[in-house]
Amino acid sequence: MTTHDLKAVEKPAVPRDDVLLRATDVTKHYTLRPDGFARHRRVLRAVDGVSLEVRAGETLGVVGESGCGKSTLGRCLVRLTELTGGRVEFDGRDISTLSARRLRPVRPGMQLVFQDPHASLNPRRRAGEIVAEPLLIHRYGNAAAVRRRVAELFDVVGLAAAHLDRYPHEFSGGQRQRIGIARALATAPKLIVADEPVSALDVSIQAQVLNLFADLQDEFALTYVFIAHDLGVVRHVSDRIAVMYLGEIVELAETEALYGAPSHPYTQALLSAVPDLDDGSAPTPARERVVLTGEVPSPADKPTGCPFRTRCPYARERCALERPPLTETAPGRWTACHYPLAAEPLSVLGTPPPATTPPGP
Ligand SMILES: Nc1ncnc2c1ncn2[C@@H]1O[C@H](COP(=O)(O)OP(=O)(O)OP(=O)(O)O)[C@@H](O)[C@H]1O
Repeated sequence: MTTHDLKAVEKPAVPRDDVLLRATDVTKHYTLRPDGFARHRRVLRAVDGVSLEVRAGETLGVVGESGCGKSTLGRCLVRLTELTGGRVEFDGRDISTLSARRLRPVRPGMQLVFQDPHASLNPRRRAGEIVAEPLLIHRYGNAAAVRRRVAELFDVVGLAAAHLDRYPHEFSGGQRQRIGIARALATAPKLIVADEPVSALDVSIQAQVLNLFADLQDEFALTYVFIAHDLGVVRHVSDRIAVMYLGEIVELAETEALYGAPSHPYTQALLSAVPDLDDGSAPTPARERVVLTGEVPSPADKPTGCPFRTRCPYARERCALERPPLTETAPGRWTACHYPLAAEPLSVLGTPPPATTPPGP
């Protein structure tokens, strides 16, 4: 895929305090059973104190290497996973402690689109039945109303109504992801968490699906949390980007600011691995290339202090001693680093990073 294939997306400015989703100090820890290597139970810190806000109508990209906790965070945000600690507010309501019964009426408003449409669609169900399922669960209406709504959703995602009775294996990968998107849209959600929604697709059709996401956002005023390891994809679709490392957000900034001048050494290293795009877009300013060496440490055995310090070319003594808080190092830019690469700190995070209004059109 080249970004020639991707449509430019213009978005209106949204009010500063129109926050749809707020995560405060969210943690998800797994207790591992003792094994041959460890005789005691160990705690795996998949998500380790994440705070962020997502404004209504924006796309927040979440990037990081495999295993850094992106999917687990995504599932925590829509409460498909129970949190170990912290709080998630959706549409002004704390959903982290709601009982299953009280969560039920909230669920239609937030949906997840999965990475692998092949694995996430029941192979024994027809496409129309798959898309109808959430409508039946949430008692959308009688059979005729459900049929009408499913046909409408097929149309919205660019699938032919003639294919309603086909099984998932009879569709291409891109079409299967369209079924997954139609299923997510069925209950008219405000928020969609998309977990690597194009990674399993052929490069040639990734752009089509990304363009569909953009069109749907315009049409239905959707808010996205868009998880991806591919920085090229995330750059194109995101208003702001959160960079994760070992279960923590290490940098959060508006997309172009982040790409133009990364503030955290981990972001700098991730961007160093991405070739500059030859697509006519503004070139990335010259930056120091930093090569990431070594493996990501296990989230069951996190380094003391800064989680990135064992791979950071700039690490000093303090980095092993103190965990750096997520700090506003420039307006709208939050960095968890004792020695950020950009501006001086403005304030220390006590509350989640505020959503800053993007420049108007
Ligand atoms: N149910 C579970 N039990 C134990 N550990 C888990 C469980 N689910 C996830 N993990 C661990 O939590 C960490 C974060 O996993 P997660 O899938 O969220 O990362 P990710 O960034 O989405 O990676 P990927 O891009 O490979 O999906 C990993 O070390 C993973 O092995």
